[in-house]
Amino acid sequence: MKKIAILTSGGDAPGMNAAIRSAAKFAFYQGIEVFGVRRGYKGMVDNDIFKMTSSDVSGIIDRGGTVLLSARLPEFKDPEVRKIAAANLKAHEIEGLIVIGGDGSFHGADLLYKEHGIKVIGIPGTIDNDIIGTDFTIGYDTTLNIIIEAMVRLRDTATSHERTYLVEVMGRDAGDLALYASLAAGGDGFFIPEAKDTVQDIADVIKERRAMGKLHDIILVSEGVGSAYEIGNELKKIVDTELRITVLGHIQRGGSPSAFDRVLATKMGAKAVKELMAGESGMMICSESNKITTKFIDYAWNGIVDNTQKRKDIELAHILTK
Ligand SMILES: Nc1ncnc2c1ncn2[C@@H]1O[C@H](COP(=O)(O)OP(=O)(O)O)[C@@H](O)[C@H]1O
Ligand SMILES: O=P(O)(O)OC[C@H]1O[C@](O)(COP(=O)(O)O)[C@@H](O)[C@@H]1O
Ligand SMILES: [Mg+2]
Repeated sequence: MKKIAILTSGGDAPGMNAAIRSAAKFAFYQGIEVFGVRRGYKGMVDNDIFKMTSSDVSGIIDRGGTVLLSARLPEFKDPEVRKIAAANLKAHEIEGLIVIGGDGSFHGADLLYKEHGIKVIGIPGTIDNDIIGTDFTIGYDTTLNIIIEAMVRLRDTATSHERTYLVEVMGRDAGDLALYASLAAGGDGFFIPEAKDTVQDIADVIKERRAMGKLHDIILVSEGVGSAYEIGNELKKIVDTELRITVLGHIQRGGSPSAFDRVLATKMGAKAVKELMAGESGMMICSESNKITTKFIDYAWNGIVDNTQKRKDIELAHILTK
């Protein structure tokens, strides 16, 4: 393997730069040429591919976002578009591709491998932590910490004014951010896709808390269950509490990555290069029980979902909200 390329795709995630840096530096060390593809699959199609040097990855380990830029290109679902992208990569004589992104990006990578024989390795980079097969995705821990910090700030004003705050957090269809922020910062209730709490259930929790003399609440709403504004309107009809809504939005995706994400990204970046050097393809890098492992990339969406621990954590979080 003499030439490889790296791209970042889908929603950016803190720690993507640490993964790019590690993969590039490890490849340079092995005498491999490294190319950067700008804006994910869009840059592959537009032939926005450049040779990287060590200065491209210097001073980026602590930077959020992605220096390679990211994009969403729905047209990549079209085989003809993928054909153009594959031809551009081959014109540069690039033999291996590292795709840092989420489940959507992995679908694209899988198809590049199956249709065009491009050797691809996926690195899970998304704040959502929604990739089956890996305990953690790059960016999730940093975002969790951002949410926790926001909750701490909101609690000050919530207690001062004796209010209920509904805090809407990201996660597309996965409730991990809301659930574990609730566990980590003492949330008083949560709406997540994996648990079927109704507005009435949360209203009951608020009433129980008032009966116990607790005069404020911080309730997490995972975007996957709907808008905090709509839920707030329903809640107001059945419980007498002063309500405020906070949508954290893209603030959750920015900022310097946590130590955890930097270390995870650094280990995964180097492992991806090792896999390409070993001739592997169509694989994703995983973190399982503190070990860096690999799985077939389609495990990300076809794999066995083991929610045993999450169910226990939901049960515990319910107990602790009271
Ligand atoms: N089924 C698919 N086939 C081919 N490419 C896909 C597919 N799904 C997603 N992609 C590509 O991956 C990009 C990122 O996917 P998206 O789901 O938005 O983010 P993420 O990779 O973070 O989950 C899409 O914009 C598209 O270019
Ligand atoms: O950046 P956009 O286009 O507003 O998308 C928001 C979505 O991206 C995310 O932040 C990250 O999702 P992906 O990693 O799948 O791209 C989701 O939590 C959220 O639903
Ligand atoms: Mg995704």
